[in-house]
Amino acid sequence: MSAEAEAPTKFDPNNDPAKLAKIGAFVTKRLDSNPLVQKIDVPELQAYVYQGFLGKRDCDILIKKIDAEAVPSTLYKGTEQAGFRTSYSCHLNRWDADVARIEARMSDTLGIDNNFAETMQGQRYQVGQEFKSHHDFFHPSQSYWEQEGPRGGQRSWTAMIFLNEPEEGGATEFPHIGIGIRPQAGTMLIWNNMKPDGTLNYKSLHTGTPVKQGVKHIITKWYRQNNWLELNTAS
Ligand SMILES: O=C(O)CCC(=O)C(=O)O
Ligand SMILES: [Fe+2]
Repeated sequence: MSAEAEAPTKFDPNNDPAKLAKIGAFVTKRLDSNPLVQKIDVPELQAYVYQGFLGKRDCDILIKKIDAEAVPSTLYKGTEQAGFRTSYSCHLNRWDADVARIEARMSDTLGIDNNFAETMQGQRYQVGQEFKSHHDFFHPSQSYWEQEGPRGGQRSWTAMIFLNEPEEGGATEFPHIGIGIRPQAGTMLIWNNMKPDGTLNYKSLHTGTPVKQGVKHIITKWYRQNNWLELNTAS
């Protein structure tokens, strides 16, 4: 879908550029001031790499949980396409002590309240498995938006951690930007799915390229515009 075709015709409080721009500015300022975080210096995307964010022990704890619980990955209703996301994945319980501790550190690094994040996902890619090019932001023109919009609003930032290193393949690539990040155990990759003005950044398109040898485990955390937990907890 082209950006023009998706240009909003009326204000949608669940996809609020002013709010998304404020989140973007705050997070970039926080990451820019952290000497442990490396900015990927490209004009089209706000993206950062934090090498060695997780130690081996924590990577192994998460890999174990993913292997115990992963089932074939899914896509949003109406966007399913065979062969598009062939990994296995699972939700990671935010009340588990290890998960909670790791999530708290991730959210503190970005400076976003952890309750704005969806349930974190763990993913495993075996040889030949991949996640084809996609945007993490929600396309408000898609039918799933009617349901997802009120449940936390637009996705702002993504934080992803590589838990191990496949011998070959499995890089995360941003084809519009011409960059690829090779899996390195413990490295956190962070990017803004919005442009600095808070509108959808189509150049954030990215790909989990096929693993050619070995196995790739990652965790992915998607932050929303609003307090996700509050809006998704039955009262
Ligand atoms: O596996 C990757 O490198 C990308 C994963 C991804 O794009 C996602 O989980 O949204
Ligand atoms: Fe993604």
